[in-house]
Amino acid sequence: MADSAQAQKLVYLVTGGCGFLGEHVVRMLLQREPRLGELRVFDRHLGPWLEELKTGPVRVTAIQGDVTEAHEVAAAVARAHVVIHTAGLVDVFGRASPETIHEVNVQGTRNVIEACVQTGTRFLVYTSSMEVVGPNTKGHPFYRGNEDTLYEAVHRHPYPCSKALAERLVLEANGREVHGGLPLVTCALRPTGIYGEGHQIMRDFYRQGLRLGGWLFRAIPASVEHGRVYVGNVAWMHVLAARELERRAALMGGQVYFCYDGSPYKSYEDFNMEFLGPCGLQLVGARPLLPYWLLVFLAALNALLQWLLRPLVLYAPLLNPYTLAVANTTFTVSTDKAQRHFGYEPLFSWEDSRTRTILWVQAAGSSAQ
Ligand SMILES: NC(=O)C1=CN([C@@H]2O[C@H](COP(=O)(O)OP(=O)(O)OC[C@H]3O[C@@H](n4cnc5c(N)ncnc54)[C@H](O)[C@@H]3O)[C@@H](O)[C@H]2O)C=CC1
Ligand SMILES: CC(C)[C@@H](O)CC[C@@H](C)[C@H]1CC[C@H]2[C@@H]3[C@H](O)CC4=CC(=O)CC[C@]4(C)[C@H]3CC[C@]12C
Repeated sequence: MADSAQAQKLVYLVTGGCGFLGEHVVRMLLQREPRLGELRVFDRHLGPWLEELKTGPVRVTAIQGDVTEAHEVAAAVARAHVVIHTAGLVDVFGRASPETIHEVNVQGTRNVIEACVQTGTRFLVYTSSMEVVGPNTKGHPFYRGNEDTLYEAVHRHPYPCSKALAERLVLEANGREVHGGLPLVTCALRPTGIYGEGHQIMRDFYRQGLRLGGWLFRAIPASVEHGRVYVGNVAWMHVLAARELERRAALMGGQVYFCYDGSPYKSYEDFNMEFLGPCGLQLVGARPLLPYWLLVFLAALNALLQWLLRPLVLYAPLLNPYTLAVANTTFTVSTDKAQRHFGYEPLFSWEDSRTRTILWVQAAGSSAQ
């Protein structure tokens, strides 16, 4: 089977292929997957940049669709060799309802799994998240942990709850018989906070700093470490996992892998300043300028305002009770499981990742002027 897959040109499907991570996965596949014959890009919102990809040797098929619609997913999955499922509602700011987050992240994932089973697609790589593990509702730190670290993964927020349930569905589906009688092979990749070209939150921080005359004000202690990983390395891990899942099905099937690279361990704000500093911003304060209780109050006030204003306008600031709690809880990973299981090594060094991100922020910022 593997030999025939090597000889033939394969069909890949990337759901969420027009998102921040998805676009990098699409471009990485076109650059570094020699077995690719057709690349299907499935997304609710198709990017205009897809058109430029249609001039190459690989057939690029843009499919506008919704993962919550089972028939649309089944049509996109049919005859695909592997599915990379990145589509999801990444909302911790209260923009979408809990029901919608669940519908997209959980039911959408169910639809992808069932489409693989019904149409005979055997390989599924799921983009999970560090948030499946933590930070938990008790604020327990996860310090340089790995896939085997014992940690009480308890969540209340709709986003981590939906990612945890979706990941469980994917891992439980490993081994199910697909149409044609062979087993489905699945794995889940857990990125920490992804950064890089296209990261909208980074752009929002930059624009906030520009509005404040070049200043950003520290809200989180520098001692709180937050794991971050460059989007290009996350994309590369997806491409490699999708390739190796067939050859190493017995080892990789049903497994989870944290996404990691050489990005330094820093607080979320200090890490952002690695890119925003060279773009002219300064982070004010060696320690948080406001006491934590005041930040908690302001976060709660933002949540109340969001609720009151919802009938009139969407008010979704960066600071809310959930984002404050997450930002204030150490969560870093240190692992080599992906390296041991499928030979993953980061493709981009920290220096290269940093340079690429700075150039993007500068370009994004100039477009904001
Ligand atoms: N951004 C981050 O720091 C992290 C993201 N992740 C995961 O990575 C994946 C991609 O996240 P991002 O690229 O950051 O988000 P994004 O919002 O930029 O991309 C998600 C893509 O999915 C598409 N999508 C959403 N709902 C859909 C639906 N119903 N049907 C079809 N397409 C739909 C969106 O249009 C978008 O293009 C998500 O599954 C997320 O949970 C995991 C860890 C960290
Ligand atoms: C306003 C300040 C308190 C500021 O520091 C808040 C930062 C906050 C917006 C981010 C801090 C940690 C981020 C999350 C983390 O990287 C883990 C994530 C994983 C995902 O799967 C999706 C994104 C996110 C939840 C990410 C979102 C932004 C933060 C909460």
